[in-house]
Amino acid sequence: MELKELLYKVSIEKVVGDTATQISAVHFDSRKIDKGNAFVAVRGTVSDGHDFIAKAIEKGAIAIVCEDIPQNIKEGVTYVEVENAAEALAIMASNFYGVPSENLKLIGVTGTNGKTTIATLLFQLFKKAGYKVGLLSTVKIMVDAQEYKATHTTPDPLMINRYLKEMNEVGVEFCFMEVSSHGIHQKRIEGLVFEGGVFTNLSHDHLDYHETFKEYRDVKKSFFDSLPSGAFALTNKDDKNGAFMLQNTKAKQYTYALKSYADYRGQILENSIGGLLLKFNDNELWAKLIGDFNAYNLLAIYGTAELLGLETLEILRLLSELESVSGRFQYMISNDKITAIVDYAHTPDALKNVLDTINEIRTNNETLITVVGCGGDRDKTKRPVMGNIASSLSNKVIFTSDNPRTEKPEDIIADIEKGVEPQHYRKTLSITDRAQAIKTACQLAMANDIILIAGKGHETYQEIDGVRNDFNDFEIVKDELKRMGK
Ligand SMILES: CC(=O)N[C@H]1[C@@H](OP(=O)(O)OP(=O)(O)OC[C@H]2O[C@@H](n3ccc(=O)[nH]c3=O)[C@H](O)[C@@H]2O)O[C@H](CO)[C@@H](O)[C@@H]1O[C@H](C)C(=O)N[C@@H](C)C(=O)N[C@H](CCC(=O)O)C(=O)O
Ligand SMILES: Nc1ncnc2c1ncn2[C@@H]1O[C@H](COP(=O)(O)OP(=O)(O)OP(=O)(O)O)[C@@H](O)[C@H]1O
Ligand SMILES: N[C@H](CCC[C@H](N)C(=O)O)C(=O)O
Ligand SMILES: [Mg+2]
Repeated sequence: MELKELLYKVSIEKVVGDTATQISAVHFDSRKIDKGNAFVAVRGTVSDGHDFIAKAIEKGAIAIVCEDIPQNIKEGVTYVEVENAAEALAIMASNFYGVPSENLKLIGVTGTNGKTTIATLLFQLFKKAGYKVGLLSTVKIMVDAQEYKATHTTPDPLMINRYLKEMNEVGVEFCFMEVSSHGIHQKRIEGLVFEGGVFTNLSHDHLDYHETFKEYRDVKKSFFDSLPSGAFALTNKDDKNGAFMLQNTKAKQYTYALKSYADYRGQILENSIGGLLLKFNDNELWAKLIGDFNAYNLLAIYGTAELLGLETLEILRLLSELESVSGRFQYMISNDKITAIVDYAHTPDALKNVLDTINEIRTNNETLITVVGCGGDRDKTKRPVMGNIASSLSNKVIFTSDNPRTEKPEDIIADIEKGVEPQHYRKTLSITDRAQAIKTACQLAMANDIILIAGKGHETYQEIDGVRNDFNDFEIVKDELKRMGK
């Protein structure tokens, strides 16, 4: 593709050289550059892509897209100065793959919690309805039946557009994607043509990355600001930031709510370990998913499916068939009727939700044993808050490691313990080794008790000191209960 075609819609400040040159591929990592490629120099959080321009040229780059053209110009290389290189990269990625988001209906789901659940269940629902569907999620990437490993919640723009292109090739009609705040902030979704946007909720998260809650909120809002007028924007009216998200959007606005009047109104009639009995607008339905928060997720799915043109009765029928998403309130019941739940709750809000839900639906005097930790090299302020929530809402708590990454596990656990109030001290113990912590929970559990293992959900590894070892909460608890004959 010619460089000038690749740059269509990119806001350009200066060009040195010829834009009629043929470009064979686009990269933002100099290490991936090959002959005839374009290199986009992005300023990152660790290093600056501009420092790798010379390296990229050495490896064969014939076009450089950057925010500052270097002093030393190399003969035969075209330099393009742009206002924002990350934004240029995303637009170029879309152009390179032929604007694939235009050839399907792309729906973005954003908010602190519920993105994976909603996107994955929409994928399942549309698949059951007979469509070819795509999914870009934290857990996995699906191009119709073909599964790929996910590295990010919202991948980089080259990856997004490559998968969308592949979706085009196999005739995918709908694609549901998670839109993370990092993804929006780093312009990974720039240039994508969305058919709709869905907002879940907003709470404390990622304040290591975004400096203030306000900035985090405004980043999320900017996704809705950028939706085109033909798209729809569906928001949660019960969340205090729900209305704010749509303040400046050009898209058609719709709301869903359990507590107030909305376009898509829901009511929880029954909430038990067996599932949810719900009323959506005027129709009742049973769902296999558990907990208030899933009532919100199901309602958002219902609204989205209606906005995308599915028949109401068909949606209701398919909603009742949906199964829980891996690592999202995934549970098993042992021979002794011990319920073990694995959940990805890794934020204070999600942890509180899960514990409230379990406390709501438990019937007898069972003991609730929670196993939880917090990730290293991530938001530290959430640690004591999560320690407080876990210890006040469970009967016993085992604090342990999540993914310590480069931090010392004991230091992370000490931060968590700081949030425990004195009257709860006797309930808690700390075991650094996560497998050992889970096994201890199994030892402590008696018939009918409930074990919650929070924070890692679907993850199949544990990252310690940069090394990812195989690790699966669900497998460990299942095997251990079986081994103990419980
Ligand atoms: C903090 C963060 O978000 N970092 C992302 C960012 O990398 P960065 O800014 O740190 O990059 P950098 O290392 O500073 O490098 C700057 C530039 O120099 C280039 N470079 C670097 C070295 C070299 O030799 N040559 C070269 O060209 C790099 O390719 C890059 O373009 O841009 C990269 C490319 O898109 C991402 O892969 C990377 O994600 C890292 C791995 C990450 O862990 N991100 C997490 C926090 C994240 O994005 N999470 C959200 C979900 C959060 C949630 O909701 O739970 C997600 O969407 O997954
Ligand atoms: N609508 C919701 N409101 C609050 N909590 C929720 C909601 N849906 C799910 N949760 C809780 O949050 C956890 C994460 O859910 P999910 O993976 O769907 O969210 P996410 O937005 O994709 O998160 P991430 O940003 O980590 O990918 C779940 O395990 C559950 O405990
Ligand atoms: N998307 C989240 C995942 C956190 C999951 C938790 N298990 C951890 O490792 O901290 C993040 O990158 O912050
Ligand atoms: Mg997710």
